[in-house]
Amino acid sequence: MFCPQLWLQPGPRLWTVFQHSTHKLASLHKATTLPPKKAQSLLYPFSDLEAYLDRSVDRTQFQLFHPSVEDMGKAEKLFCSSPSHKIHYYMSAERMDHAPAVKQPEVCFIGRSNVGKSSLIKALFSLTPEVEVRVSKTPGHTKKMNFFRVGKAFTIVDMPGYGHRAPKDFVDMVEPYLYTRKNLMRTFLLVDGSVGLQKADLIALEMCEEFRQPYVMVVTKIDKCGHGTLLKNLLHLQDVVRTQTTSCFPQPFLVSSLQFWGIYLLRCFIAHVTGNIKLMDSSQGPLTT
Ligand SMILES: Nc1nc2c(ncn2[C@@H]2O[C@H](COP(=O)(O)OP(=O)(O)OP(=O)(O)O)[C@@H](O)[C@H]2O)c(=O)[nH]1
Ligand SMILES: [Mg+2]
Repeated sequence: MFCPQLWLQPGPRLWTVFQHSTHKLASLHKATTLPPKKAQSLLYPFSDLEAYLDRSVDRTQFQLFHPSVEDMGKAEKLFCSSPSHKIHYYMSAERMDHAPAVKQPEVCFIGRSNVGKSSLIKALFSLTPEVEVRVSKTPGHTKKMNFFRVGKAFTIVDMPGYGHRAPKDFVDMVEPYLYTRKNLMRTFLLVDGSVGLQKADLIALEMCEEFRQPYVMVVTKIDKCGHGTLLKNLLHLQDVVRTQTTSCFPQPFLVSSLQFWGIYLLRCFIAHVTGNIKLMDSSQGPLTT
């Protein structure tokens, strides 16, 4: 399908394969010691795609949340466990009435089975590798709502996936949670970058709209897809967000949990929306989260 917004021109190879081990890249300090262009791609993955977009396309919406490296550094501290700030798996719940009563702000990750929810949480917690987050090649692996505590700062919830091999009680589990959870600050709805929005994703999007709670789109596995496919799927997603949603943050976040692309930015966004860091004014831009 021809997409006039895509201007595929010869240019730098989009996704450079990093020589460094991904574990080393878990820390912002290590990432910023890379050559500037590589560091930029890791921290702000959209910057790599820009070269392939026609000049007429407005980039603003893709970079509404564009914190400084200093802000990312502040956020990173929250993802490092210490005796006074313990990060740990807390508990699992099969039903909303089993969910722990916590006062802290909470964020949750939803999406089709196998889209990479657990892997993303694992990448966010990569500075605390003792926190066990189970991932699997087999869709439908996560069967319960898994709660992780990040000190007294916030909690993160890994949800079972919908679609293929979803747990039978998925709807009974997730809908009441999204509908009634008072401390839920943001829902992150994950979409696979190489396949784009699927029918099941559109149903999830409608469900999020119905609840009228703020939510954010995350495009996963961006290391797996060619730049043409990724841009086509991203622009389609943005179009849907612009024309069919009212509670969705206009900027989708691009991530690769394996290569750590976009993980630093997402950590900073989570720290920000849970009220744990104050961004420097200059880095905030026209942000309305
Ligand atoms: N290449 C690549 N593979 C990924 C990425 N994220 C996850 N995967 C792979 O995708 C598969 C599913 O990952 P999970 O994180 O378990 O997916 P999930 O959404 O939690 O799946 P369910 O729990 O079944 O709903 C695993 O084989 C991961 O290694 C990524 O960023 N890049
Ligand atoms: Mg999972």
